Amino acid sequence: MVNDLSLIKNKKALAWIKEQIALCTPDKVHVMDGSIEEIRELNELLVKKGTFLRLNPEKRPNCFYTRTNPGDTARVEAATFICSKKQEDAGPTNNWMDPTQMKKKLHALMKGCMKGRTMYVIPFSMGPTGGKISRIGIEITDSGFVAANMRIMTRVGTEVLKVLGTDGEFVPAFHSVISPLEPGQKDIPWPCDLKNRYIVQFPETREIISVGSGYGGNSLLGKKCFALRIATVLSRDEGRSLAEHMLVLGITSPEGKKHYITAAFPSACGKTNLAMMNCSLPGWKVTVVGDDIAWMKLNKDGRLYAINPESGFFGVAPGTSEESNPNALRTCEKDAIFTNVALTTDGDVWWKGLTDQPPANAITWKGKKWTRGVDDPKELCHPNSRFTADISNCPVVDPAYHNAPDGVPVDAIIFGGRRESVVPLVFQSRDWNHGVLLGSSVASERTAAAEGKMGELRFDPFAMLPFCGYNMADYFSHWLSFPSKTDPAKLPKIFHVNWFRKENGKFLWPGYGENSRVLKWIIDRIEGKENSAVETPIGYLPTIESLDLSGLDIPKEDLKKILTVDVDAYLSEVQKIREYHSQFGSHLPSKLSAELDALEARLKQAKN
Ligand SMILES: Nc1nc2c(ncn2[C@@H]2O[C@H](COP(=O)(O)OP(=O)(O)O)[C@@H](O)[C@H]2O)c(=O)[nH]1
Ligand SMILES: C=C(OP(=O)(O)O)C(=O)O
Ligand SMILES: [Mn+2]
Repeated sequence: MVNDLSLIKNKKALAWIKEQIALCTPDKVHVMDGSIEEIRELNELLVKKGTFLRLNPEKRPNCFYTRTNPGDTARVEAATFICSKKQEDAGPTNNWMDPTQMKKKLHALMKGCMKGRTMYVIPFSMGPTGGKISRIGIEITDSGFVAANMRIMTRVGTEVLKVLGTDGEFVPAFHSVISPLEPGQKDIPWPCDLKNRYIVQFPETREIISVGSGYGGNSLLGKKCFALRIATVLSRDEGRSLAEHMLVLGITSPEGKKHYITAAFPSACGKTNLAMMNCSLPGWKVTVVGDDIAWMKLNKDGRLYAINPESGFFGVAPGTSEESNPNALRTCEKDAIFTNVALTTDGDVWWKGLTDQPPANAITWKGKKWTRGVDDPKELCHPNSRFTADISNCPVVDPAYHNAPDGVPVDAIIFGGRRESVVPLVFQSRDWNHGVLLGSSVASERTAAAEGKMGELRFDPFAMLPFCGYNMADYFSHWLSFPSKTDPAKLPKIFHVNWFRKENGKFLWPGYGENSRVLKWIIDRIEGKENSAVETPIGYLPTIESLDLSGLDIPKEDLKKILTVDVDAYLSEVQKIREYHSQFGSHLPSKLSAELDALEARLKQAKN
């Protein structure tokens, strides 16, 4: 057994790693140092094994293409568990199992699971290595694909081990595809064990064990598992922190004034696009700090500051085009990994929406030859096909991503979902607590990012339904505690948006770069611009006049539809929210029920 454990000086880490080696019996152990040579060799190895295909270096230098097992393409929420000692602490929205029982079950699967494979030990930092808000994890995995992706998505290597020292804290994160190889057995490009997929968080001991799946959302454990599920628990305990499913963007006005905004939308509902959009409004510029996760903390000055704990984008490919998101396209021109998109005959990639027409010939994400005019375009790429790209390659990366390890001050927080009806384009909450009600009642039509029925409307509080590591109602309480921890006037203003109103199957709002008009209105509100809104029962809405619509061709009737509160529809929405909240029983904070009652009273009054 080759083994360079000498790199690991941390006592707890060494003991944990040795334990996993004894349990999983890998052929080799490789501790990642994060060097360029190391990742080059790993990519080559993955090419040799058939997991990666090197894309045409003239078109996409240092880029790789991979296809998952067709059954392993998205997060599996049914197999995602929060294993706290008490079920009550996981709450009614999480799958739960007793931690001891779960470990027994997992250990049975883990026994000998890395036979014939290399165990990669990946020391990683979420947030700038050594940063005050940053945290360290160590992922163990038998998937080279995961190791290569982690190298893009997080800060990996010896620097992290240095910061960890001999006694530092880390989150142990175990991953295996559970596909041991017998001597002489040939490996396959995408090993996984579909019947034994478990993505498990142990909030009390801050551990992660994920087995069976290789898909990024299930296997890149720094992301949803650590930076959200475990970090929500750490943030609650710390008291003045939040770990959120939010993008972080900077927006600069033509006069050069800059604001930072975070936004929480469920998976595949527009975070990556908003985070790096090209503003259609002349002179406005958006820069990206992060596109998926924000760690926020109250600073000594009383304001909330945000960092992006990641160092890459794991973005949804379909819909990404020169029109919709040129900056994402620039970001994945080199050093990127593409999963489950179509392969073109000249060794490049294609996905739905990249160009109006698919190429004449291609190979589908399932590896089948495809001809335009003969085969079904739906076969080309998976709706949850993804690119993994380095944030440093993004042309609009915000300087603060590199220079502000303690974060950027947040002026506004936006919630949103995919709602074809009822919910207006944008509105502002009355205050923080009303904003928490908005967060707690986010609902969205299901997307391909998780296995399940697409299009179905479900509640997804704070866009955190699959990502909250403890009782969701206790998480509401944590949010409600912030005005008592600082001067409430210093907290960000809270907004709700909906880019997805539809009529006759067509979007009423053009979205993408045009969303800059909504951001401009939000800034007007932050700055207290006069006559910028009307008060309605659900909060402050823009008037048609207060939205900058210069140069936008949109029918006035359509605008009216997306800027009007349908009181009856909202009254029935209130009933649904009440029913949804009722599952939390005595955990539901009374402040939140009071906010909902007040909303209902305002709606009823508007009706009379
Ligand atoms: N209609 C419409 N679609 C959008 C908008 N923003 C993003 N999308 C689409 O929604 C899907 C997911 O977007 P993405 O930004 O990757 O979502 P994320 O998973 O939340 O980061 C993609 O297919 C996008 O093209 C928008 O403003 N309007
Ligand atoms: C990585 C994911 O997130 P998102 O769609 O929010 O980018 C995912 O849901 O698997
Ligand atoms: Mn995204």
